[in-house]
Amino acid sequence: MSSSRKVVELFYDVVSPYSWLAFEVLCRYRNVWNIDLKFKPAFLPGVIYGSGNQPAGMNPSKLTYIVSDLTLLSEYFGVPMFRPSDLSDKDTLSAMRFVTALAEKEKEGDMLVERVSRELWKRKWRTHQDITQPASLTEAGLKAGLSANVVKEILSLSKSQPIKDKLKSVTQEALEYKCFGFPFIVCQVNGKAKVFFGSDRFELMAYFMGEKWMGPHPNKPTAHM
Ligand SMILES: N[C@@H](CCC(=O)N[C@@H](CS)C(=O)NCC(=O)O)C(=O)O
Repeated sequence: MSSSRKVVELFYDVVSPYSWLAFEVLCRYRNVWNIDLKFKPAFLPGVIYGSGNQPAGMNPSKLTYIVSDLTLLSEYFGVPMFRPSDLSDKDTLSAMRFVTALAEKEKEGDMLVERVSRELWKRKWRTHQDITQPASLTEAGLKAGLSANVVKEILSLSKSQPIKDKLKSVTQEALEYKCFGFPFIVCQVNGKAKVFFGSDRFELMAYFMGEKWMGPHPNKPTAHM
């Protein structure tokens, strides 16, 4: 393991199952690669349309591929997920504002963003529960270990203009890196930056950082999964 300072930023939206895979793998490698892992909650439609891209699911052949790809990847990475029967429910705006509000409140070591994002992914991609309504976000927050008072405060903050603007500005930040989809990962090592798209670039990312890719489970599978 090298001792250089490595900052890894993960731009994601909980609508994106590939982002969930990247998120869990980066959490597992955080101490192995000794990276300063920064979560960047953003809004996928903002980067898709803002970059002139199109949602991959709009192409029927791509959609068939994605469904089969995710089934195998979920097994490979040890992140159980199942395709929701209704893929049209893609509105994660309130959920991502909620996570953005948490990110603004978070103090170092809190892991609030990490825990709540995981709960939202679980609801969307494992148990197929709603993530659009305040009651659903409350449930996710409580399950992630937030107190009822904190959840209430975060919910109200998430509707404020500064938080709406913050989500927009992080999405814009991704677009400035020429992002066109998620997960989008920015690695910085000793002042050199490189961007990666996808949860399938870890080997290359490790090479760039002078680290080793040891497969999806560098330690044993994590208890919270
Ligand atoms: N090959 C990538 C695919 C990632 C992917 O398809 N991400 C979707 C969101 S879940 C996306 O942003 N797609 C835009 C595109 O493919 O242009 C991976 O394995 O992670």
